[in-house]
Amino acid sequence: MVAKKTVKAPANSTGILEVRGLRKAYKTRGSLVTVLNGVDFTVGDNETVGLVGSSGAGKSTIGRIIAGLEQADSGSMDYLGQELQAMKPNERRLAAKSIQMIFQDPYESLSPRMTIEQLVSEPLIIQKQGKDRSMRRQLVLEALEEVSLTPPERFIDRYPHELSGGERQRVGLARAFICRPRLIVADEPTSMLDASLRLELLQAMAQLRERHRISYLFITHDIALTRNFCDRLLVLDKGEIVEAGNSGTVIDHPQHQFTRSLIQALMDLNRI
Ligand SMILES: Nc1ncnc2c1ncn2[C@@H]1O[C@H](COP(=O)(O)OP(=O)(O)OP(=O)(O)O)[C@@H](O)[C@H]1O
Repeated sequence: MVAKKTVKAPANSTGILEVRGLRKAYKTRGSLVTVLNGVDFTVGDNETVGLVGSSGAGKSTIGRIIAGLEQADSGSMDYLGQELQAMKPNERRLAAKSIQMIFQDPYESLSPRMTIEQLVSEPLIIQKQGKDRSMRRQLVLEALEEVSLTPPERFIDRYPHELSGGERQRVGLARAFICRPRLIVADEPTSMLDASLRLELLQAMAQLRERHRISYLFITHDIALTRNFCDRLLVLDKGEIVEAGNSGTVIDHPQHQFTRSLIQALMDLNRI
C-alpha cells in the first residue's frame, strides 16, 4: 500500500496539497532554461485556487507536475500526507486516482475514435475500478449526469465530433470526476469556449465541488474570471509565486507590480 510507507500528519491541517520549492528547467538546444524557480503554495480542502501569470510563465508545467504527467527537478509536494515527489511510478499512479486534470482544448483532448462511454470509463479501467462493463456503464451514466450532460443516455454512445465544444469539455470533466478525485487541476478549460459555454462549465465544476468536496487548481489567463470562481489567487511571475491571497483582494488591491500590470492589461482590453 502506498499510504502506509509515507503517511505523516499533513503540514497544513486544512490543506490537501502543500507545494514547496518546486523547481524545473528544460533543456532546449543544449542550454538549460529555468521555468520554475522555487514555487510555494497550498491548496485547501474543498478550495478553488486560481493560478494566473503571463504566457510561458510555467502555469501548465506546475499543473502537469502535480498531476504526475511530468517530474520536477526538486522540491516537495505533500498531498494528503504523502510526498508525491518521492513516489515510485506505480505509487504515483494510485495517487493519480485522486488527482485528475482537465485540459484546454476540447477538440484535441478526447480521442475521436472512442465513444463517450469508452472515454469516460477509461480512468476506471486504468484504476481497476468498476467490476464489469455494465457497472462501468452505470458509473459513466452517473458521471455524465453529474456534469449536466442530461439525459446521459443521449450522450453515452456518441463520438466526440458529435458534441459541441462545451459538451466535450464537460465530458473531460466527467472523465476527471469518475474516479472521485479530491483535487482537479483545470488547465485553462474555458479559454476555447464562448461566454455562455464558459459559464456552463464553471457551473458544472462548482456543482461538483459542492456535492463531492473537490478542490481545484484553476489555471487561467483570465484574471477577471477568478474573482467569483476562485477562493484564492496565486500570481506566477519569473518562475515564482509573487502574490497570493483572497482573489477579490488581490484583484482590487494588487501588491506586486506584475499583478498590477496583469490587471491593467485586462482594463485596457475592456476599454477596446
Ligand atoms: N517539454 C518542454 N521542453 C522545453 N521547454 C518547454 C517544455 N514544456 C514547456 N516548456 C517551456 O516552459 C515554459 C513554460 O511553459 P508552460 O506551458 O508551463 O507555460 P504557461 O504559463 O502554461 O503558458 P501559456 O499560458 O501560454 O499556456 C515555456 O517557455 C515553454 O516553452
